Amino acid sequence: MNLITDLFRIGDEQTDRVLRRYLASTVIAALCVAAAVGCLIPLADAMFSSRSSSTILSWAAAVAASAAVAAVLDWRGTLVAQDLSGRYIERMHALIADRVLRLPLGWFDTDRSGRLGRTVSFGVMFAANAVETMIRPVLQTLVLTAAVAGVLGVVDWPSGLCVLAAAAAVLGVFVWAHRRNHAAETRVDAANAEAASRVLEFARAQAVIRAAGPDSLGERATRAALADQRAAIAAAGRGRGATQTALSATVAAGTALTLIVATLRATSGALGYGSFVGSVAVVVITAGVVLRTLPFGTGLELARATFAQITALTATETLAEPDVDRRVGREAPHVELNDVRFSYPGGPRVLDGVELHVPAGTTTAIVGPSGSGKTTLAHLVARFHDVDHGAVRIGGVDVRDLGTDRVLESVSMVFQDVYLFDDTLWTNIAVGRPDASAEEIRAAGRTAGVDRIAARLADGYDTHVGEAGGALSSGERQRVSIARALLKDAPVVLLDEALSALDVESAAYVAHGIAELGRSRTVILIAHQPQTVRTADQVAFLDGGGIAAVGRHDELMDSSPEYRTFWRNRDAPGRWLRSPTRGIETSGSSQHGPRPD
Ligand SMILES: Nc1ncnc2c1ncn2[C@@H]1O[C@H](COP(=O)(O)OP(=O)(O)OP(=O)(O)O)[C@@H](O)[C@H]1O
Repeated sequence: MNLITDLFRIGDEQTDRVLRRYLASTVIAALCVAAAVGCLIPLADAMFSSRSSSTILSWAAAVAASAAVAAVLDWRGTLVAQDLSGRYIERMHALIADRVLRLPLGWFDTDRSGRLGRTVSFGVMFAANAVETMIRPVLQTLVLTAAVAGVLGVVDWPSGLCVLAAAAAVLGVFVWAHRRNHAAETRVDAANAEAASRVLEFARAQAVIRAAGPDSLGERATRAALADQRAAIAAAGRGRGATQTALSATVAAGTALTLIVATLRATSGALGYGSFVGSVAVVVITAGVVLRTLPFGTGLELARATFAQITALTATETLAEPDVDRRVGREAPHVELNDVRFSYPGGPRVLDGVELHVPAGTTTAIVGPSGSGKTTLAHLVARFHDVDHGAVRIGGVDVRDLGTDRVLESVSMVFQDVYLFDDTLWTNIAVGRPDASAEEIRAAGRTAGVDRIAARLADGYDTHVGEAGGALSSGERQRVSIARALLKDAPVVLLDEALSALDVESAAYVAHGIAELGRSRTVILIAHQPQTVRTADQVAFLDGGGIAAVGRHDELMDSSPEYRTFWRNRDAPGRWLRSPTRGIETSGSSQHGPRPD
């Protein structure tokens, strides 16, 4: 009954008390059932040996009374179980939420977030329901079997011994079945997770998938994941079927053995006919109960898997938070990375000795090949992770001494994967600073061009943006995210600029918003566009795990062959031409279109 240990581990004091009472009443109810079943033996004995009708009636009354008490306890147990299920759901959600709020932001990749979603929704409900739907029948079956073995042992010890031996054999097969099925169930879990991610991706990437035509890579990957899920479920089903058959056969063999022994004892005169008939009834009833309970074994394992996931989550290391409260202040601070080394768990070193000084109130563009670690560097400034070596400092204070909350307070982030809540445009800007006035929200919206989006929509700022902002274009989502950052007004801004992917209007507003954010703030900008790079106070060229060159764009174009080659290779198709004196120039008219007023 490891599940009960799990329940005690996650429960609080009050829940533990209710659980103890519930288990005690479940055992008493099971003993009452056992008494009702056990009384069948003396009842049958009294009837066969023609005892007085009052003796027969008193045994019949004992059977009825025990059954009645069991029924009442059972009914009360159902109510308590429902209460307990509710408590465990609340408790598990609280444990998960508490941990999620303290996990490093870098922990939340798509896969982990997907698993977490399934644990919180399906897993928690299933595990909590197990208290009522599984623990009770399993516990009652165990108690009933033990009690029946005891009663039969008193009536006829060889028959009692047979019941004990059968119970031990069933338990043995049960343990074997669990071990045998465990790997298959783990595979089903992994296949379910993969299929869920693929289907989600399939739904989100419909435009790309349809454009790619039938049998595209996206479609094939989804089909393969679903096929793998079907295969895993079928294999696990076959395994369960085999072990279930083995378990049922063991119960049948144990029942048959007990009945044969009881029959031999009756024919030899060691067991009276009345007791024999009663014993047969008791054994057959108990075997039926055991057979009905066997399928719960798989359910108990699934419930335990959820507890294991919660335990693993609560054991996940969080970032150490400081005891002393230190703040950055409202003035734009300087940001430094000193000899920073960093690798993702189990991965190669991404940053290896990064030295960077971003002066207060200036904009530094981080430029580098794909995968060179630009996003990672920005994430380290926001303390998504802690560095393996060296230090990241904001305003001269190590981000580890500031603590995650203070760091996030002093940093605004505008990354490409903008997340919008399924709420109104207005609320999505307001989350930047919940105490902002309506005028401040309106002003931020105006600067980032969200007012133009609102003007196009039927409900204006009150329009719902859909799940994850799905009702808006990616450019519009970025504009909302910039309005959010403008409203938050944090002294440090981390930006991932991706203008090339935006429509003309959004690109203009995003560029304008970026310029506004750069006013009197310290900005670290992951830059992809030459025109943005040229406006930065300094450019840091990240390559080979370190800062290969720092300076203004034009200087670097002259002094750093690597930097020059980087831009040449990147813009090889001829979108950008290098003028002999000015470095990179656009080959045609500005792709930014109208500049917002
Ligand atoms: N969460 C993660 N877990 C493991 N490895 C990661 C994770 N995020 C990034 N990486 C790896 O770290 C390296 C740097 O990635 P990063 O996203 O920081 O580069 P980047 O320069 O921003 O790339 P891009 O310009 O393509 O966005 C890559 O090799 C990437 O695969």
